[in-house]
Amino acid sequence: MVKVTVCGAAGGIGQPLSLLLKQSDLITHLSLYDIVNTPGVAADLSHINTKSKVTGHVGAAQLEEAIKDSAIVVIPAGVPRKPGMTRDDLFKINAGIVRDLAVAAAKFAPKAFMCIISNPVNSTVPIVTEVFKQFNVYDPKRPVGDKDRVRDLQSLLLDRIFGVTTLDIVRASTFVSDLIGAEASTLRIPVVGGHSGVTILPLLSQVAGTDKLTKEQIEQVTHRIQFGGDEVVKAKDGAGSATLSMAFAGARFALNVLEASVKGTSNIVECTYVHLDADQAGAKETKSVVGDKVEYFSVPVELGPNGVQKILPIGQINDYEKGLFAAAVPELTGNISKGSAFITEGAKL
Ligand SMILES: NC(=O)C1=CN([C@@H]2O[C@H](COP(=O)(O)OP(=O)(O)OC[C@H]3O[C@@H](n4cnc5c(N)ncnc54)[C@H](O)[C@@H]3O)[C@@H](O)[C@H]2O)C=CC1
Ligand SMILES: O=C([O-])CC(=O)C(=O)O
Repeated sequence: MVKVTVCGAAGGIGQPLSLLLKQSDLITHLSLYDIVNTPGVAADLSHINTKSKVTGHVGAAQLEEAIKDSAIVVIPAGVPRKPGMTRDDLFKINAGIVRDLAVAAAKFAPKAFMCIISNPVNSTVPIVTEVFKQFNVYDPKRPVGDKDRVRDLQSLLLDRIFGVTTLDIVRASTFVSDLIGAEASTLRIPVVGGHSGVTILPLLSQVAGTDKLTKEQIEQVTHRIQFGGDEVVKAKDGAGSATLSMAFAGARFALNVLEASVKGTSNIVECTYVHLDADQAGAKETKSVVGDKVEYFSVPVELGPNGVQKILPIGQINDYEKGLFAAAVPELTGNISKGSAFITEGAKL
């Protein structure tokens, strides 16, 4: 059985994301959780003649049943931005929502891969991590990819909690392909760092063809990738933020996690916002650039049966990108501490 739970499934992202997941043969049970409207969304999706069974669960009393024994929990629950707001402005409401969903996952789906979409991702991922640590939910019977490596309990807890930054990568390939005349769907651009404004770090110097671009073009497209979310918030004019492109990106990420874990397909690499596990060479290399205080960062990750198989090096960056990194670190470290402190200094769970 491969059960996938979408929390926030009746929302702007949740509905199209669930539709895209319903198309996958890798999923046998698609469980839709929200505080409203999931019976209707589930009834609708359940008429589609693909493999998975669909169930709808509404309200906290049905959360256990919704989440129990899931292989993956995808969380696009919470409020989106309106014009003039930053992602950090969403913390007040979304931090508590994500905490409660993480508590349920820690209790009822302790082996699940957690894909966190709710903003501010820079802070919500540390929230989920701290909740999991408090519940000490590592299952020692779960196999460890590399048996020769001695890894501490904490690392094992962290290698299945992912901040979904795939939309930044999707945007980067769309925007840059227009400029260099490449095929967008196959153009892979590493985007590292966090998921808000200046913390979003596209590594354009690593992409063939970008050497033809002028300094101004690089600066403009970098800015557009960093603030692509604002473009949608402005265009929607009070009616929310990116939902359809996020559903596309979220489905791509969740299905890649399944492809690597359920099917065992190797060499799947995605940039995703994870804990920089001290045991991983790629994490050490990243920390050597951004400093030890940065505990979470979006990095290229090779996915495997246990989630993060390997953190890959971020690779060479040029002087312009070094400047972007320096500008990202203060905001990112602030967002990370705020998320972690919400649990470590918050009320007992
Ligand atoms: N990581 C990323 O790249 C992106 C993240 N986002 C974020 O995703 C989140 C959702 O955005 P939208 O779908 O547009 O918002 P939305 O308002 O359309 O949907 C959110 C859903 O969450 C539900 N919800 C609220 N409290 C809940 C709870 N305690 N448990 C379960 N469900 C709950 C709501 O009922 C609603 O159906 C926002 O925080 C947004 O900022 C949006 C775009 C991209
Ligand atoms: O901009 C927002 O608030 C939603 C988001 O994270 C994005 O579109 O990248």
